[in-house]
Amino acid sequence: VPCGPVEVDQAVKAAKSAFGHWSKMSGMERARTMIEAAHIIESRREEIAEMEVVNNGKSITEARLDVDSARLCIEYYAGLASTLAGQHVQLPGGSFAYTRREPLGVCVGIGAWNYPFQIAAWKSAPALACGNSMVFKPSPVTPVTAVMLAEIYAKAGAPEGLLNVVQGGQETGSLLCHHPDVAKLSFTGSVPTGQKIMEMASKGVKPVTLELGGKSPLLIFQDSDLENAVRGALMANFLSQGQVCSNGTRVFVQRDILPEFVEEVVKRTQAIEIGDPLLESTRMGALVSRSHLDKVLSFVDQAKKEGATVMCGGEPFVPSDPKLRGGYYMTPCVLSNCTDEMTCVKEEIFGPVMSVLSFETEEEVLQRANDTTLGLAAGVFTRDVRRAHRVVEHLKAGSCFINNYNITPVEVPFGGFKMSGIGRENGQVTIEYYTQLKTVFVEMGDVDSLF
Ligand SMILES: NC(=O)c1ccc[n+]([C@@H]2O[C@H](COP(=O)([O-])OP(=O)(O)OC[C@H]3O[C@@H](n4cnc5c(N)ncnc54)[C@H](O)[C@@H]3O)[C@@H](O)[C@H]2O)c1
Ligand SMILES: C[N+](C)(C)CCCC=O
Repeated sequence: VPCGPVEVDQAVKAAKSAFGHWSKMSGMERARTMIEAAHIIESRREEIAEMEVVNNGKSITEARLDVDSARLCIEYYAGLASTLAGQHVQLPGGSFAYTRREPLGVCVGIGAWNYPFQIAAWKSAPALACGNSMVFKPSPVTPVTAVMLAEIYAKAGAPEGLLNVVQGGQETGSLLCHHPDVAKLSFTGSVPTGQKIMEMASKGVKPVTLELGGKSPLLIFQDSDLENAVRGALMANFLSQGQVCSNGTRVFVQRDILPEFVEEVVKRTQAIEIGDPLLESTRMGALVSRSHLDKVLSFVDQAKKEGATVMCGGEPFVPSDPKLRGGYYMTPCVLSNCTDEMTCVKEEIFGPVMSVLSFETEEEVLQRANDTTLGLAAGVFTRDVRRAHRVVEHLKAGSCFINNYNITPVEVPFGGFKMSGIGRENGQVTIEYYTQLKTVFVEMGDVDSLF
């Protein structure tokens, strides 16, 4: 049963009460609790990762990395908690002003289903480090591991209700967004839902962080190290069964190396081991739901109708193990002969489907790469250092990769340009999205009144 108005109100009240204690603690004190939470995550790594596999369907190898990213994020913001500081500004006559960086209050986090534990950590860690509390709503498709994170903070000594989890879908989310005691909304999910979140936030003039979808380009120039370019293209398309916001699904390859690139990428894609996500050898688990699998497969059908060539994959996959029959598996797909107008090139598929396009010049590929309303990520492979930086300067995307793809160290900001979002997660800058600045003027002389 999804949480309704009563439960949402209880959760916000508990978070408000926790905020009263937590926001008065020093950064060092908050950091101690957060570091303890990180230790607990480390000691329960395997258990959380296994639960994430059950929650989401991704391979255990990837689930472990997600747990590590969550822990590192909490450690990183614990480190920053004691560094929050303002500025001192000298004014005439000995007067001065100073600024204080203050927490916002009760923040709401709403998560997508593709990185359930990691998203809960990427949102709660900076929020808590800054002295806020949080009510978090995971996707109803993956409700489990965010609860584990809340339990871990509690076990680490956080005040009761500091991170509260409520369960439910759209209605529950909307109740949270409209709640008058909520100070900020941090959302990860699709563009249409992000637009609704922003609309709801506008009613209370609440700040938003929006981490939305993408249709990111990956540019592979003929002077690339081909082995690394192929590895990069696989990383850009097939993590988490292709259900990754930042995926570089429009792979532009310079004409001269196209045949060689496609041959190698197809060979490696066909070698990806699909099946039981709990097995060490598995590299691709199950998609998140039957309806999502059907949607991804229908994109492949549409691509065929529009003239793309299926070089491999794009079919339902039935594992030999009888207990896995009925799982939502598919073979990872490489589409070639794609053109810019095709649906597979224009829309976020959110599944293991790579679209390969050919290009001739740098100017041409930049224009085509930027021809989208989205701008989450982009990548370039080249050995020419000047080209790499020139291209990145012109790419309209919030997270750009040179000679790699889809790495997200928690020390660096992550987020989108254009309709891919507002604000950033990770890195030092995120402190600004979870605090407000107070300016204090201090008069040391007499009031110089005009009246
Ligand atoms: N930029 C990023 O960091 C990032 C990360 C992961 C996923 N995503 C994006 O998320 C999408 C896939 O995730 P999804 O299908 O869970 O997205 P979604 O937008 O359908 O749902 C996301 C969350 O919003 C909630 N929600 C839905 N309607 C709501 C409403 N009216 N009010 C409040 N909450 C509401 C859902 O219950 C869920 O918790 C993809 O587009 C992907 O690119 C972005
Ligand atoms: C795949 N990464 C690198 C973990 C990025 C996750 C961010 C959103 O889906």
